[in-house]
Amino acid sequence: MSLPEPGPVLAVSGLTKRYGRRTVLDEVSFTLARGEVHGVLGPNGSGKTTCLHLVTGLLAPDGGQVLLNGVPVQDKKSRDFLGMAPDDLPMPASLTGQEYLAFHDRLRGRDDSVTAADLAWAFGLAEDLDRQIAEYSHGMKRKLQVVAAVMHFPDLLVLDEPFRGLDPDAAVTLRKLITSYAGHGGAVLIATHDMLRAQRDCDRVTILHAGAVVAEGSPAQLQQRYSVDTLEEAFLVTTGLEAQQGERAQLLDTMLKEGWER
Ligand SMILES: Nc1ncnc2c1ncn2[C@@H]1O[C@H](COP(=O)(O)OP(=O)(O)OP(=O)(O)O)[C@@H](O)[C@H]1O
Repeated sequence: MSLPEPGPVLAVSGLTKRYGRRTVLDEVSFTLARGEVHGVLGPNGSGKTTCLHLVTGLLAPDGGQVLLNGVPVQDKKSRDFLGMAPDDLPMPASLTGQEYLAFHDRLRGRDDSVTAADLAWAFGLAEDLDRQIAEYSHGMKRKLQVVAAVMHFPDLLVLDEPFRGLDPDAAVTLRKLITSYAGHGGAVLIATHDMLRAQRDCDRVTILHAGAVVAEGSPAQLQQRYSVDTLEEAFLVTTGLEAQQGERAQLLDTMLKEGWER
């Protein structure tokens, strides 16, 4: 990890993205401090992945700004501070796991092969590094992406649905990695649908709905603000989905009952 910089590791302000006339991210702002695990939550299509792709410079915004340690994400220097494990970007199938990690080293102009080997071992992937990615299962690809994102100890680690497809053993390892990464001064931004994990592991969350921030705070603050017992309930209230739940359950029940009686 590089020398600590003053100020937030990540500062997102007024971030806006449009596709044609459709605004899919609307004036989103939040900051991430050193040592913080920050969750980006929201229903399907609410803009989580778009937000993460803008934060990491994979997408260019139509408005707003992303600063990493004060450096605009468009500036190549910001790459030194950043590691990302995307949700479903394609991976080069013909490379072996080892070659994939070496490729990241080359892009970064570094040699983090020893750390990468240790991380691969921690995720139970060490034996598979000589195999082609084409032969990897979904979970193995995920583990490899996480190793590639973390091996240079970036100040900001960005993870898009990192637990999806991981077996329980790898999920425990990843959870430990996230909490201890932040515990040692890194910042972790994580998009997830897993409310239980977010409640347990995130210091703060930003909840998106239709591209806009509808709530921000620690899970405990949100529970208190909306007088509910869990982050999941706060999520349903702030996104307006709570009201629809009853209607949907009723509709499904009626439909299934009629279906069986046919
Ligand atoms: N390339 C694109 N062209 C047009 N619209 C897009 C494009 N990429 C994303 N969108 C739209 O942007 C919105 C936000 O998508 P995004 O993938 O960020 O949502 P998400 O919150 O990550 O969803 P999910 O939980 O399903 O992964 C969606 O309405 C989606 O249809």
